[in-house]
Amino acid sequence: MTQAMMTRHAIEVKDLDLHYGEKQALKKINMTIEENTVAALIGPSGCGKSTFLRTINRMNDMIQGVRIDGVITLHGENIYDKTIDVEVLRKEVGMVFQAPNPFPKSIYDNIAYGPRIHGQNNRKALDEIVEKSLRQAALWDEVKDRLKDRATGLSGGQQQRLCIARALAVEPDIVLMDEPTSALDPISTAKIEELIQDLKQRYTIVIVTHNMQQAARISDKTAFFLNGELVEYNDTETLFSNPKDKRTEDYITGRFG
Ligand SMILES: Nc1ncnc2c1ncn2[C@@H]1O[C@H](COP(=O)(O)OP(=O)(O)OP(=O)(O)O)[C@@H](O)[C@H]1O
Repeated sequence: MTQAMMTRHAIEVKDLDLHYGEKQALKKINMTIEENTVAALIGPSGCGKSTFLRTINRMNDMIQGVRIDGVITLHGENIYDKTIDVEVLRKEVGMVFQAPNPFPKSIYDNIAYGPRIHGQNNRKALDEIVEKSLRQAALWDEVKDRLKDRATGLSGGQQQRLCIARALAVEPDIVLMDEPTSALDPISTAKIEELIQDLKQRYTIVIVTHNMQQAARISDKTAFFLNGELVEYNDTETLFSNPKDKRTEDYITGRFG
């Protein structure tokens, strides 16, 4: 079997256009992201990275005046199909934001929140989910003796790992991360980068980052966006060492952005 036959596409994007009113923020995006890989989205401010990320779990639906054309399929299913239940989609596609945003609840209740909403009320099952999610997010050892403490009392880096654990608790397939380390110190950033590398064994991860070194360190593929266009998408190593497009070269060598 060839490598191409063995890899499965987690996300396929075809001719995706997005308008905010009159303004076109995404132009004919075509991209395929394989399962169990990390894809990094880079590009200057305002180029459409976050907008693109949010199309993958239909977060833009909530914004007034948005028009989306084209197709995004997750495991073969078009998420913009009328029959799609957006709540179910958001369970499959979790999201972690730039600033850690734990709920003003205990560490335990932050993690148990999603599973409870999805109908899990069994105490023992919840205990197991909380432990498993915190372990996967490399936070368990630091918080196991204070699960009843308020999550907002954790450090910023711990809060962000808690938010990752919270996203994992509902067993998504895909985790979207929008600049997850930009509010963190270098040590917390390193921990999250290491964690992302670990998580790709179970999840497909799409991450927006302003930090090109970060993209180079942790991603398998990198997508360079400019003015709503996907200029270049390739293996991370190739994109950074041998960019095909002059605009990519100019960006990664610091000529603009
Ligand atoms: N809710 C919105 N309504 C109208 N225009 C928007 C909205 N959100 C984003 N835009 C516009 O769409 C374009 C893309 O924005 P987006 O936030 O996706 O870029 P980005 O690459 O993520 O930027 P940054 O790196 O600064 O976060 C920008 O011109 C922005 O002004």
